[in-house]
Amino acid sequence: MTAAVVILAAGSGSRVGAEVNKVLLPLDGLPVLAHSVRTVLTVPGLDPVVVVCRPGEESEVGTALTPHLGARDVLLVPGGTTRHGSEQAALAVLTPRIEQGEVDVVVIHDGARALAPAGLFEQVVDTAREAGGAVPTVELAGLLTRDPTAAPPRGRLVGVQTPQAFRAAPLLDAYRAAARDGFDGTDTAACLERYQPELAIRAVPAGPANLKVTYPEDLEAASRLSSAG
Ligand SMILES: C[C@](O)(CO)[C@H](O)COP(=O)(O)O
Repeated sequence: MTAAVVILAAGSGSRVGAEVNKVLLPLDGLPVLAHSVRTVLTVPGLDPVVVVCRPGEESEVGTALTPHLGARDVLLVPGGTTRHGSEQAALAVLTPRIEQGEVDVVVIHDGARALAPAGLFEQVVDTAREAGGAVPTVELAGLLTRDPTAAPPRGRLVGVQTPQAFRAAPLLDAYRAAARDGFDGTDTAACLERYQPELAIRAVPAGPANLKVTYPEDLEAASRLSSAG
């Protein structure tokens, strides 16, 4: 059995302020997206790799990734209008492999988190096989609140990242239920928490180095972090 990986690269990238999709911007000489794909391809047992791109960008994304694939292949899938819609598009492609028992875990990753290390992919897959689901988390230095008088105690909040991994069968069931309801979650864990509440989802400690390229300055920060690591 293998763990399938879905890399989401269909976002609008409006906050990075570039003309092109932010995952195609260069980071240390390679497209942002190529970093994650290269990392995933080094981890044994991760197959297939699905890259969800903006409809119409298949050829651009394919061209950006081809030099990094070696003998491997990735499945390019046109995404939806939301993150959840893009996840649904990837799951539609993976469904036969899940139903035939070839794929037992699905990992969902942000294409814009270029620096997620290979070890984090291994950890979330192992944890999902053991417990049901796994989500990387990072401690938050400050407090997050809408109302300062109602701030929760320090130390109780964590930031959530990707790669997130889940057993494939409950993931599929959750997304089928979400489709029936028209639910559109912010991340994969939100959908599982709603439709598979009995599934144990464990936090896997990660770090601030696993940043998501969202704003222009994040490219510089990512470059500094990658040369430091
Ligand atoms: C899932 C996520 O990475 C958690 O931090 C984040 O919400 C993704 O945000 P995006 O704007 O959908 O890329």
